[in-house]
Amino acid sequence: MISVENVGKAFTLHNQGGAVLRVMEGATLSVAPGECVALTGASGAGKSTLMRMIWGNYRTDHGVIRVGDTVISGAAPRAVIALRKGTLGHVSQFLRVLPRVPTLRVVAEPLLTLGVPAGEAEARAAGLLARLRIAERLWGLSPTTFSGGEQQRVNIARGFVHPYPALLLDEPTASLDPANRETVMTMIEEAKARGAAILGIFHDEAARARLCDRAVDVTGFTPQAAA
Ligand SMILES: Nc1ncnc2c1ncn2[C@@H]1O[C@H](COP(=O)(O)OP(=O)(O)OP(=O)(O)O)[C@@H](O)[C@H]1O
Repeated sequence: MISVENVGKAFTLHNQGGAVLRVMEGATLSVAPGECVALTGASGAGKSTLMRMIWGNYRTDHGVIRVGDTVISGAAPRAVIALRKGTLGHVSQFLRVLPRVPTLRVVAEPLLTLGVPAGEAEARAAGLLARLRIAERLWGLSPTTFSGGEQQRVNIARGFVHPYPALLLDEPTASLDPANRETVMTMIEEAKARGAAILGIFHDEAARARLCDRAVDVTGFTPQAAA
């Protein structure tokens, strides 16, 4: 479902004399439906960079990244938007939303974009918010002022509101209390059981051991290690 073949990436630092930083070479991995794969490796090894290339925010210099039938490396913005609409979900570490949009709408929005009627979309969003223990009095407010853990749970609800066949998770259990951490792990297990292909960064080792079928250490793709 997700495949990365021989991908390389360098950053050109235009504000630092055009210095070129080669950060990835020969990155290769695949995630099958129903599988959860962890990206591991030391800080700075390139985990986030690889996730951003799969999400389509960073360009790949060479190699091929596919999600389902879409070749995301080199894809036009329109194709990236289409992929994100129904196929590829993403739970980033930090919630980014427009100000003043109520939480219920923030979570329902991916379904509205897919054409799900507003009542049904909001009912599904409400179910997830309740499951993730976001107090109902907060649903009509923008999440911009919520606590870190509340924002993370809104982000998770938004990433799970549609049954995306592929999911990218960036530290989904990072700032959660034990009860919510357990809920999120169960949601990830349910996503696997319905056949989602999941690629994640999990610094929470117990969560990684429970959820992930295997790990890919990106240190193997850093140019120094490959040399
Ligand atoms: N936008 C950017 N411009 C320049 N260099 C970047 C950019 N993004 C990442 N890098 C560099 O790429 C390398 C890999 O960074 P990345 O954030 O992918 O690592 P990571 O494994 O996710 O680290 P961490 O676990 O600390 O989040 C680092 O050396 C970083 O400085």
